[in-house]
Amino acid sequence: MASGGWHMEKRSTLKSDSLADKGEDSESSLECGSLSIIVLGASGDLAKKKTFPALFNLYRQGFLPPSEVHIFGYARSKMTDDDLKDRIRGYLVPSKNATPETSEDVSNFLHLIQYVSGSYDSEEGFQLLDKEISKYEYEQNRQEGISRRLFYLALPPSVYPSVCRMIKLHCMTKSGNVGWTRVVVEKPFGKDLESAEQLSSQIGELFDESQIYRIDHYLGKELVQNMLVMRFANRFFLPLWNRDNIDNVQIVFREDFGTEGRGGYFDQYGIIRDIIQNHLLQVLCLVAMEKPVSLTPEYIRDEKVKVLQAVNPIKDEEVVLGQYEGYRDDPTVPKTSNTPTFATVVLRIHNERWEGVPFILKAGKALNSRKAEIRVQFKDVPGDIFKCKKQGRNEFVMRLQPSESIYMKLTVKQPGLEMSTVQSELDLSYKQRYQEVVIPEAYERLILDTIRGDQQHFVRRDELKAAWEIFTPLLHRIDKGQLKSLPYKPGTRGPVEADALLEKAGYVQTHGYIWVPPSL
Ligand SMILES: NC(=O)C1=CN([C@@H]2O[C@H](COP(=O)(O)OP(=O)(O)OC[C@H]3O[C@@H](n4cnc5c(N)ncnc54)[C@H](OP(=O)(O)O)[C@@H]3O)[C@@H](O)[C@H]2O)C=CC1
Ligand SMILES: O=C1O[C@H](COP(=O)(O)O)[C@@H](O)[C@H](O)[C@H]1O
Repeated sequence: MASGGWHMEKRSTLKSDSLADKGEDSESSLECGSLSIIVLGASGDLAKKKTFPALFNLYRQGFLPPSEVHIFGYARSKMTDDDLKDRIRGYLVPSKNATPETSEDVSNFLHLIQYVSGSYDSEEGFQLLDKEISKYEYEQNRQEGISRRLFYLALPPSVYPSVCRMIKLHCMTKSGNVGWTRVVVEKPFGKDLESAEQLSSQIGELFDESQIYRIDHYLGKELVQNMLVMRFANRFFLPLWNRDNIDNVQIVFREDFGTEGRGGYFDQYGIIRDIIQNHLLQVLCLVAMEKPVSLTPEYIRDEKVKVLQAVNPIKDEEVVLGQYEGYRDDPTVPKTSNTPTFATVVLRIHNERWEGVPFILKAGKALNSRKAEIRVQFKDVPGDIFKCKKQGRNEFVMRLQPSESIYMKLTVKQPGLEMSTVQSELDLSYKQRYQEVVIPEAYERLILDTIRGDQQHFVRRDELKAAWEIFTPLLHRIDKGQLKSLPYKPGTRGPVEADALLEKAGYVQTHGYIWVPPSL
């Protein structure tokens, strides 16, 4: 039995709490009838590794009842239904801790899937897709109900405008039907402010903001979602979370593998566009924003925008870029590429709460470990009678992955006869504390939100614009070669200059103490 018998109840409704809280039920109270989920780019990597497995797990948990749901794969590749099913079958595995799948689960799920082939800009393809969806809806809705159409664009952004145009022209929920049409778009949303705004305008001319779900899968991670709860539901943190007490904040993403066959794609973007401008900046918003009026998605997103708008222009001396040795061996990467595979960037938020507190965003590929975490380091204790300073500062750490955990590093009395102090921690390790809980994959949670119509964990257009405003000048300087990527050896911490920047920004490393995740 897990300690204290902790477990999580299965959610039994498609209506989210935040919507229920708002009393918003125009669409979600009518949640019956057919639900068509259309995965565009069904032949691709994301669809195979993330989208279909997430749908499978939602299906297993009862969120996609076979009596209501049909899944369409759409792409240019000539394939049969069975070809698509063979392609994704091996990826249909349950989330960690969930009951093992049976071959019956898999085959029942695959039974819901149908493949339609067509191009991304041809009327015929989308007319055929619409015909297939309508056929299914007609069969489903012979009695009564609504038609819900969810289009998931697992595609390169270059084809978003034409695909959205085709959906709008041919595939919307029919006006005679009650229901909705929603579109999920993947990052990258543009390459800089101008291209992102252009993309937003093109899509915005076709769909209302309430129909567009810009997915950032970091917002679906369990501990990222816990950030607002930690901050705003705990008296401990409320008075401490500010410039008077916090010295610096680090938000770190590390991978222990390189670009692995995605070099051609990656080289056009680099680590800042791939990870920092979106995933880490979204996390920063949750760490730094003010308390929203309520959990209503618009209130939360309003606060996120305010923080982004308060970020100062980035200074070159507060940036370190790196590129791992061997990156250019990928034949799809130009031999002269300056694209960073590592970056440390210090952001400064010009407001009453955060003036003077550096937010250090660090991301790198081919490093010595894989992990993502938020590390909030507090200032030294004034009047240090125990000489705590020698041992290290208080830190509040949220380990997003792997091995989700939250811990607080603090100074305690060394047990024993002497009055000496030692660094220790208060530790909430999820594996140990919530042994029977299935932590959902980010994509599962976010796809469920799109079905429920909850945009809380999706990026709004003005948020996206504010995020690009922060990084575009720096990115343009890098693109012009004005900032160079320093070489680093794969399997290391990245360029040593990054640690020097960290120290300059005020981070004090604790020596002689390493947090070890507790074992069961
Ligand atoms: N893969 C991943 O882990 C992640 C991906 N993403 C994002 O998700 C989206 C999809 O990613 P991913 O699946 O890796 O991409 P893929 O390169 O695998 O492309 C998906 C599908 O799109 C079609 N396609 C590919 N290139 C083009 C092109 N130039 N013009 C038209 N169609 C094309 C292909 O289908 P066909 O030829 O059959 O039509 C392909 O199977 C991208 O926006 C990506 O940035 C985001 C996070 C992680
Ligand atoms: O968006 C992306 O994220 C993955 C890392 O995701 P994670 O959930 O495993 O942390 C990264 O590998 C990829 O380059 C990037 O495009």
